[in-house]
Amino acid sequence: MEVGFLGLGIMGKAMSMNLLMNGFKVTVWNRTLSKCNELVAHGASIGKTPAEVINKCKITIAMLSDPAAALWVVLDKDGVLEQICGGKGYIDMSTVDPETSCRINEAITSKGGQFLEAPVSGSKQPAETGQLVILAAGDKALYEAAMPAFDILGKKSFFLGQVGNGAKMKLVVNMIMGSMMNAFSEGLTLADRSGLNPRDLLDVLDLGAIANPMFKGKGPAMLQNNYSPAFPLKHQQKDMRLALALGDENSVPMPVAAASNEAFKKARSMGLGDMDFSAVFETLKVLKHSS
Ligand SMILES: NC(=O)C1=CN([C@@H]2O[C@H](COP(=O)(O)OP(=O)(O)OC[C@H]3O[C@@H](n4cnc5c(N)ncnc54)[C@H](OP(=O)(O)O)[C@@H]3O)[C@@H](O)[C@H]2O)C=CC1
Ligand SMILES: O=CCCC(=O)O
Repeated sequence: MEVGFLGLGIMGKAMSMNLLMNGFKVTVWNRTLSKCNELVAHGASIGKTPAEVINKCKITIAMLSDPAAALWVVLDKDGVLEQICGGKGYIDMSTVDPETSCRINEAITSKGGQFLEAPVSGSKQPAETGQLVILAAGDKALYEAAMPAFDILGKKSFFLGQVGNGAKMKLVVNMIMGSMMNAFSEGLTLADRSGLNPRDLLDVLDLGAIANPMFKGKGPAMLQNNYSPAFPLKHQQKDMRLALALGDENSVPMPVAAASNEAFKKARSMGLGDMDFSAVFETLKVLKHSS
């Protein structure tokens, strides 16, 4: 099967490489073109623009940073819209808000193309090992046509109905995850400041009712101040912001998520936006001990 792939950041590089290693013919494009080199060394072709990739491939996947990037790649000069037409499908796997996804859907379908949003749960390592959870919505026929690729990329795919539902599900999940990371950071800090060994806290948590892969995976690295990015903090803050907007629209009070968003904003203001989102832990270290 041949696919196009737009966006070779942390996720896009791992996902497109995984497709390539599993026998797919892949044509890649990235805004910073040099990031295509590693994929080309493994057999990928390059498209010089998003339009060129769409022209070549029946199905094209995008994995871009945020709503502005997702819209730019579709609507701008040499973008997806210039070549999309009947018989071609466009799958946006970026995390965006439902309104952005609906705008892209309208643009693609107005030219006769098929559109699917398919954001993912799971980070760099699940992307490398094909263990993502795919949250698709939109054109059901395109979902079925893309299943061979989804089977490589993910351990489970959900079809959630109309465009917007995939984006909403993803934002709800990441809103919970961002709030959990803040509670975890506060717990590690409280353990330390009150004279406990935070490593003991990790062991206790891992044996109880709130054990989870995130605490287990990130905790030891956090205690070593290691925030090598798997999920960049700036993207987690974007997701909190978009989830809070969804809460606004639906009159859902979310004081925990709002406080977590402030903590991620503070971390960004400290220059930690490109670090892993677990670097929000650092915002608590600047607090002085009370006498
Ligand atoms: N990392 C993770 O664990 C996960 C991330 N996600 C989501 O996936 C998406 C990608 O994340 P990730 O790979 O981590 O992000 P990165 O920051 O590593 O990569 C972002 C990608 O978007 C491109 N990009 C940014 N701005 C523009 C623009 N204006 N026009 C064209 N391309 C642009 C970048 O191009 P360039 O190289 O030129 O900068 C790069 O290819 C995000 O929506 C994120 O929220 C979802 C699940 C997990
Ligand atoms: O959007 C990023 C999600 C990261 C994860 O699910 O571990």
